[in-house]
Amino acid sequence: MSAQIVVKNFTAAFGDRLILKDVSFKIDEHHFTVIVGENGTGKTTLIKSLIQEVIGQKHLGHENKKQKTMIDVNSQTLAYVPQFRDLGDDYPLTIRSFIALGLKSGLRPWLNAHEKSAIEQALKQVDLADLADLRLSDASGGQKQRAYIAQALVQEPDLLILDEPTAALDANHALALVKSVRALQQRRQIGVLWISHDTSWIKEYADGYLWLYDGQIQSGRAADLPDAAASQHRQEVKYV
Ligand SMILES: Nc1ncnc2c1ncn2[C@@H]1O[C@H](COP(=O)(O)OP(=O)(O)OP(=O)(O)O)[C@@H](O)[C@H]1O
Repeated sequence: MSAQIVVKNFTAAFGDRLILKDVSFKIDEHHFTVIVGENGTGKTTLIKSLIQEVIGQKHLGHENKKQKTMIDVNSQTLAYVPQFRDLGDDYPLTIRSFIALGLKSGLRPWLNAHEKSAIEQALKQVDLADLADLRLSDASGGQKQRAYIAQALVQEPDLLILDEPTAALDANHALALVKSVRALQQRRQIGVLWISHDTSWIKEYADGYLWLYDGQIQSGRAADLPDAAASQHRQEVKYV
C-alpha cells in the first residue's frame, strides 16, 4: 500500500519553544488515523503544517539542515473541519445553504443535479436531513458541528482532516459521528486524520494512531494504542 502522508525529520517551533522535535512518520493511503496527545503537544500545529504543504504555503516547521526535512501529502481534494466555531445568532443561511458553500461552483449562481445530490447525501450522512431548512443559527451546538462536517463532506475529499469534531457533541452523537465518518471513509476509500481527546473508540473504529508527547510522535496500529496514550486523555473528555 502506498503512503498518503510522509513526514521526515520535521521540527516545529514558536520562537525558542520547540513543539515537535525532528519527528518522522508515515500514513498509508485510505487510512483512518487518530491524533492524540495532551493539550499543547502540537496536534493542531502538525495538521496546519500538512495542510499548508497541500496548498503550497510554507509550513510552520523549521528546516533540518543535517537530515533533510520532508513533508509529502498526496491529496488533490483536502477538506478541513477546524475546532468548533459559532457563527453567531444572526447568521442568515439555512443548514442546506451553508453546506452548499462547500461546493466549488465558482460564480455560477445555481447548483447542478450532481451538486444537489451531494448536498442531500451529506445531510443524510450527518443525520441532518430533517433539519436542512433550519437556520444554522437556530441549530444546537452539536447540530452546527455536524453541519460543518457535512460542508466538508460535500467537497468529496480524498483526505478529510477534523480537529476535535466531537468536542461539542453528546456521547451518543459523538459515537454516531465516528461510525458515520468511518463508514464513509471505508466506502469512498479516503484518508481521515482526526484529532481526538476521547480515545475510547479508537481501537474499534480507527486504523492507526499518532501519539504526540514531549515533542515526539509515536505511530502505530489503532489496535496497539498504548494504555499511556489512552489513559492520559480520559479525564479531559467533556461532553456538553
Ligand atoms: N501562533 C502561535 N504562536 C506561538 N505559540 C503558538 C502558536 N500556535 C500554537 N502555539 C503554541 O504551540 C503549542 C502547541 O499548540 P497546538 O495548538 O498545536 O497544540 P494542540 O496539541 O493542538 O493543543 P489542544 O489539544 O489544546 O488543542 C501550544 O503551547 C501553543 O500555545
